[in-house]
Amino acid sequence: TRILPIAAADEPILHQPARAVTDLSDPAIQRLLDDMLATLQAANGVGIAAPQVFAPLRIIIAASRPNPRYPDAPLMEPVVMVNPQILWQSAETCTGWEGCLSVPGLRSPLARSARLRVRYLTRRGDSVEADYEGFIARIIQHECDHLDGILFVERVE
Ligand SMILES: O=C(O)C[C@@H](Cc1ccccc1)C(=O)SCC(=O)c1ccccc1
Ligand SMILES: [Zn+2]
Repeated sequence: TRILPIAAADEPILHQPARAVTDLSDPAIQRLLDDMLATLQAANGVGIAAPQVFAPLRIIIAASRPNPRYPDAPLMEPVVMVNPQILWQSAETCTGWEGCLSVPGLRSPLARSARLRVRYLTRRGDSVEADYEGFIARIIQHECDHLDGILFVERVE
């Protein structure tokens, strides 16, 4: 398992759409998932998307944990989502602080849908549909934006 370099905001890979994963049994994909998790933890983040470690693939990890800005953030087992699709998101939004491992030192309040329903593949290839709300929903929206080449700073009013 390796800690991977994280792309800075000016890297082209962060501004282009990522490709769907077609072969989850590929050992290189399984290794990438392990490396993303190690990189996320080393960076002390609450989420990461494959393009941030220079892999143009539709893979995200959400790993909410209580932190100074979100003392009441849920502590969750990191969830790996392959080819995530947001099936529904609430018109109702909530505003909260966001940061980005690719934009170090910058934090900004941002409005996101308060609730969403996501369909994704687990790292074992099982299809899952799940509902999220609050900070975890925020993280998932932030990470899914990375898969479409969108940085949170582009959404700040
Ligand atoms: O760049 C990333 O995708 C990681 C990013 C995820 C994220 C944080 C906050 C809101 C939405 C998505 C980070 O983990 S930034 C660093 C961090 O740990 C943090 C920043 C602000 C609030 C809470 C945590
Ligand atoms: Zn980010």
